[in-house]
Amino acid sequence: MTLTLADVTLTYPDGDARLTALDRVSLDVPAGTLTAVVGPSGSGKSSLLAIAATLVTPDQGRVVVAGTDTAGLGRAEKAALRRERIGIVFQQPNLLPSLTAAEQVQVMAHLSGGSVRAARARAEELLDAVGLADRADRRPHQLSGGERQRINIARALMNEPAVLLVDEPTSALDHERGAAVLDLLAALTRERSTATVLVTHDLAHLDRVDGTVTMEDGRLTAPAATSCR
Ligand SMILES: Nc1ncnc2c1ncn2[C@@H]1O[C@H](COP(=O)(O)OP(=O)(O)OP(=O)(O)O)[C@@H](O)[C@H]1O
Repeated sequence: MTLTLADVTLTYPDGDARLTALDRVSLDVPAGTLTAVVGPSGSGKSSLLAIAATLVTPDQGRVVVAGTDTAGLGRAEKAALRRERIGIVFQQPNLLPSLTAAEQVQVMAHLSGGSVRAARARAEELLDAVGLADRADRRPHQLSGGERQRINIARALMNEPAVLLVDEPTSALDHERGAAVLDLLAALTRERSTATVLVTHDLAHLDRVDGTVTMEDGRLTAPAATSCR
């Protein structure tokens, strides 16, 4: 398994007590598969993504990313694991207004110290993969919402992550564009063998995913193996 959460419990301080955001959650996501996490607001979906991204440490349980058990890692080691093995697609693309589409994607490689030429070639390849080769020189305000989300996805793939974590990618898109983004995520997951987790409120396009799990009050109520195909 490329991403494994085993018996993960996460609590937050809540006055004098603790609020249980994740309650013994287990999830296995193999390479090359896309799992959707659905569930009502406040059920723990974002907490699950934050745990998988190693941004938050569980109270109990194990998180294994691309063969690395994160329990023993310090802050710097977790940051390196995130940089090298985990791609995160946030709900809002957060693109830098002054950079072109190609530069938005390239900048990820500069952060990890790769060569400029290799970064440029890979950014071109990824813009092509997300269907935006002809938009490489445009700045964010010259792109549609769906195109900005595609750049967001290309950027998350820049460092060839083993695990791709995607938060509500279709929330700002109409039905058709939402379907296209889901198609793209499903295709990239297979082509690039990522273990992809998608958090979504949008139940419309789930025929594209390999499995759907439902969060309810911090618990997973359906097994990851539930196939929609
Ligand atoms: N930093 C925090 N401190 C305290 N409680 C938190 C914190 N983050 C989330 N919570 C609580 O944990 C529970 C799970 O929240 P989470 O954001 O994971 O849910 P969600 O399913 O992603 O919700 P939404 O769909 O509205 O984004 C909620 O009750 C929320 O209020």
